[in-house]
Amino acid sequence: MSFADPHTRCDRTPAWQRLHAHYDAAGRGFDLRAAFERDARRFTRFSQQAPYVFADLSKNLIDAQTEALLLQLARECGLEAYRDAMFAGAPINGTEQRAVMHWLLREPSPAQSGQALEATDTVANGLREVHATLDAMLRLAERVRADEAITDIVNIGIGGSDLGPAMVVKALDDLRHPGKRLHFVSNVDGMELGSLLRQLRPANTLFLIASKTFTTLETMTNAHAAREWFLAQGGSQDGLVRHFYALTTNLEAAAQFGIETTLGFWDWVGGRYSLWSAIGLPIAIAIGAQGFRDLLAGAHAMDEHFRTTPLEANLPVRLALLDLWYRNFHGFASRSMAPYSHGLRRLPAYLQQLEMESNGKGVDAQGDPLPYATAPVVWGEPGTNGQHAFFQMIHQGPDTVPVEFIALREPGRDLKGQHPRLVANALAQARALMMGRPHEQDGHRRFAGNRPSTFLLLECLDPASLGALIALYEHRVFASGALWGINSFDQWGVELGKTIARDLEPRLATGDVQGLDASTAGLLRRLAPMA
Ligand SMILES: O=P(O)(O)OC[C@H]1O[C@H](O)[C@H](O)[C@@H](O)[C@@H]1O
Repeated sequence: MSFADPHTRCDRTPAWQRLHAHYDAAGRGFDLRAAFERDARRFTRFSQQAPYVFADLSKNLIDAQTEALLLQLARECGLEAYRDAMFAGAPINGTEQRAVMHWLLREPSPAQSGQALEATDTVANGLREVHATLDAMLRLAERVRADEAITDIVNIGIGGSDLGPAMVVKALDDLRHPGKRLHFVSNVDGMELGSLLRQLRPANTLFLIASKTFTTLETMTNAHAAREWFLAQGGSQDGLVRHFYALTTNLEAAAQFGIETTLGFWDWVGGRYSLWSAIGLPIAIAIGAQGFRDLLAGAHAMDEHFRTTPLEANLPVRLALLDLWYRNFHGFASRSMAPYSHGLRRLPAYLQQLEMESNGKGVDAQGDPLPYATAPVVWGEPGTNGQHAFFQMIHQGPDTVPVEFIALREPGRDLKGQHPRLVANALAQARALMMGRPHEQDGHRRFAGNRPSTFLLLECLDPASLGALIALYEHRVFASGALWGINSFDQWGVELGKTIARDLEPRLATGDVQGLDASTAGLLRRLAPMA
C-alpha cells in the first residue's frame, strides 16, 4: 500500500515562528505564582478529565496564549490527519513499510460490541485475527491458572517483551492469582536466570519465551539455558512441550526450538507497544481473562478519546504539546516521573523504552537531520523514595526538571491507613516546587520555586485505569513524534552495538585486537582470554 504522508514537521509551520516570538515575549519569564494570582480559574482552565485519568496541567509554564499557539502548531502539522492514517491502518512506519496498529488489539470484536467497525481491509482482517488469538490466549491463561501443579511462571524476554508485562503484573499484584508467582528474566547476565532457577522445580515451572522476532540474543541465550536446566533436572522431552510456551511473530523459529504451544502476533505491533498482544500472556495468567479484558477496555476508552476528541481537550495531545514546549523552547532536557504508587514502581523503566526508543531520534521520517531536540530523558522512581534521593536537585539544582506526579484516590489492599500520608507527600512536593521559598535570606535554604509539574490522578489502580494510563502515554508519544516529524516506530539505533558485540565475543576468547581502536583493544587485552 502506498502512503502519502499527510503531515508537516513542526519547524516548517507558521506557528513555530509565532511560538518563538511568544517564548521571547512571555515564555522565558513566565511565573506560575503570578499566573495563579492573575487567573482565579487557572486550575479549571488547565485541568481536565480524560477516561480514567484526571489531569491537572495548571502547574505548568503555559498560559492560554501558549496553549492556543501550540494547538495551532498541531493543526498546521496535520496531526489529526496523521492520527487518522494510523487508525486507518496506513503503513506509517515508513522505514519498515508497516502499519502501526497496537490500538487494534484493544478494539472490541464487532460480534461483542454489535457495531460494525468502519474499516479498511487491513483493519478488518487484522481485527478478526486479533480476536481469534485473544480468545485462544485467554483460554490458555485460564488453563494455566487452573493447573495447581504450576506455581511459577518465568517470562523470558527483553525490551518490549519484558518491560510492559513486568510493569503491569507488578502494578496489579493485588489481583494476582494467589497460587502463581510471576518472574521476569531479561538480562543475558547469567546471574539473573541462575539465581531464579535455584529456587524453582521443573515440574512446577512454566517458561514463556517472549520475543517478537525469536532471534534476540539475550532471550535465546536464556531460553536455551532454561531448557538445559529443565532437562538436567530430570525433565523429559515430553515435559519440555508442556513447560515451554512461545509468544512470537516467528512461529517457525519457535517450532524449531521445539515449542508446540505458540501464541502469535503481527509485524504491525511494535515491541514496545506489544503488552496487549500475546506478549501479555503473563498478565492474563496473573489477573485472569476478565482482568485482561478490563485492561484492554480501559486502553480502548483512551484510544477513542485520542481518536475523536478535539485537540484542545485531547489529553495525549496536550501532554505532547507540553513536551515540545519544554524541550524545544525552554530547553529542558529531561522529565522526571514520580508515581506515588508502589504498584507503578516499574512505570519509569517502561516509559524509558516507550518514549526514548520511539522518539530518541535525530532525523525526520525522510532521513533528513533535525535541527532541534527530540525526546527528553525520562527517568524517575516511585514516591516517596525519590524525595529522599534526587528531589534535592529537582528543588534546588540549576536545571529545571518538569516532574510528572501520579497519585491514586483509593489505596491498595494493604495498610490502607498509610495512603493519606503518601498522597499528602505528592501534593506537597508539587506545591513546594511551584511556590518555593524565594524570600529566604540563607541561600542554602532558599527555594526559587516556579518549577513546573503535571499531576495525574486515578481513582484506583485497577486494570481499566492502568490500561487507560498506558494508552495515554502511547498516544502522547505518537503525537510528539508526529510533531517532531520522526518515525516513532522503528529503532535503528539499537543495531550497531549488537553487530559489534557479535564481532567482539569471539575475540574475548582469542585476545585478537586487530583492527580495533586503542581503547577497546586495551580493555579487551585486560579481559582475554575468557572461557
Ligand atoms: O521481542 P524481541 O524481538 O525479542 O525484541 C526485544 C527488544 O529488542 C530490540 O533490540 C528492540 O530494541 C526492542 O524494541 C525490542 O522490544
